[in-house]
Amino acid sequence: MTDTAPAFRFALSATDGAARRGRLETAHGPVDTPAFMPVGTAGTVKAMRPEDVAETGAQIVLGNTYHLMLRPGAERIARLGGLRRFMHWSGPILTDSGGFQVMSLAQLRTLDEDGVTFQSHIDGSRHHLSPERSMEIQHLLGSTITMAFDECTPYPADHATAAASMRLSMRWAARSRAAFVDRPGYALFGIVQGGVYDDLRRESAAALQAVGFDGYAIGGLAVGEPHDEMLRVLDGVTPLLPADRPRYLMGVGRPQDIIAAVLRGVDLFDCVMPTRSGRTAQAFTRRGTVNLRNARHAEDPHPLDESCGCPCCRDYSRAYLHHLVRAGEMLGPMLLTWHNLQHYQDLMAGLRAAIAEGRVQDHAAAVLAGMAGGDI
Ligand SMILES: NCc1cc(CSc2ccccc2)c2nc(N)[nH]c(=O)c2c1
Ligand SMILES: [Zn+2]
Repeated sequence: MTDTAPAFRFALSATDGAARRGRLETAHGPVDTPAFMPVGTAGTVKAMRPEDVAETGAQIVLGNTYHLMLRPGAERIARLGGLRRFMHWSGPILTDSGGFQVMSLAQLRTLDEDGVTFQSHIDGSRHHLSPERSMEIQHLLGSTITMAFDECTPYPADHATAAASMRLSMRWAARSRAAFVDRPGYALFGIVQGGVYDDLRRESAAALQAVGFDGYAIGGLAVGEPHDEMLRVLDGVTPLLPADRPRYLMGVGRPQDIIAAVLRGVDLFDCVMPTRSGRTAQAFTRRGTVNLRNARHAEDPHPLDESCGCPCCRDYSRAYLHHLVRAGEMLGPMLLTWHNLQHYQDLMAGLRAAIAEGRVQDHAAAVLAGMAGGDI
């Protein structure tokens, strides 16, 4: 039976300098770009129901091969109908390939040409991930967008170390492509590596295009390098990527990082900041970040952000949010997570509109000036 899903497509509708306004068409629905993708590591965007994630405007969420292979297991999720049905998310899902999480979370890990062998951080059980096994797991999850299996080169790394790491990832990218089960409306993205070295980034971008991918991610950034180093690498690598394919900057970032990367031609973003900050009483507002534990909010009857339409800002005062976080009540992280995700989606919607209207530079300057104003 041929899959009736539409082909995976990426179409640009406007550009403004290097910034692009576009739309992904996938087997599981569209994604308007530039887009922010909430992280749903273990099959849930923490503290949020999927319906509420969709209400913030998010069209795609992330899942994680590493976490889901350990618990509940990829084969079990497949038997239950795939990750989208398992977590009750009707839109597209992008899953990471697992190598990054192995190196940051697993114990006793060894890496060789075939892949990585590691012990679970949950129960110490032993596992092996290779490009082939990563593709199989992401297929079992029913991932809409699959990421190639790569090694995220640590920072700092000297040129020789970054070169060897990148070339391993390029061999793994070719094996990922060969093992990927292609279906209409599904996609496989390659991941550019090369550390902070322009020549290695150039070599990596060329190597991936020689294999051919549906989208190109920029990995190995936001790994501790200075902000200006990240921007310099972006300036060098983004123009080397095909203009007609989506560009995804992995693990980025703060609102100001996303704005800077959109202006340089990046289309997709993910970061744990809005969800993780929501659980630690930190809120993003148009006037900068706010710590709701601060006593100055104790009797403030105003909403977190007057210009935000989310349930947190619509129905609750700063004083109440302050009380919830001080009392350790579950509703605190729930409301602040919702607000932070709404803030990120509103940031992306504003950027999409500004690009479409040819005013993204002025819009970006105004947003950054507002954030620098300092919270009242
Ligand atoms: N901190 C940057 C970062 C983050 C992620 C994780 S992005 C993510 C997280 C959860 C779910 C889906 C994607 C990465 N993943 C891969 N495969 N390679 C990288 O170089 C890399 C760099
Ligand atoms: Zn809000």
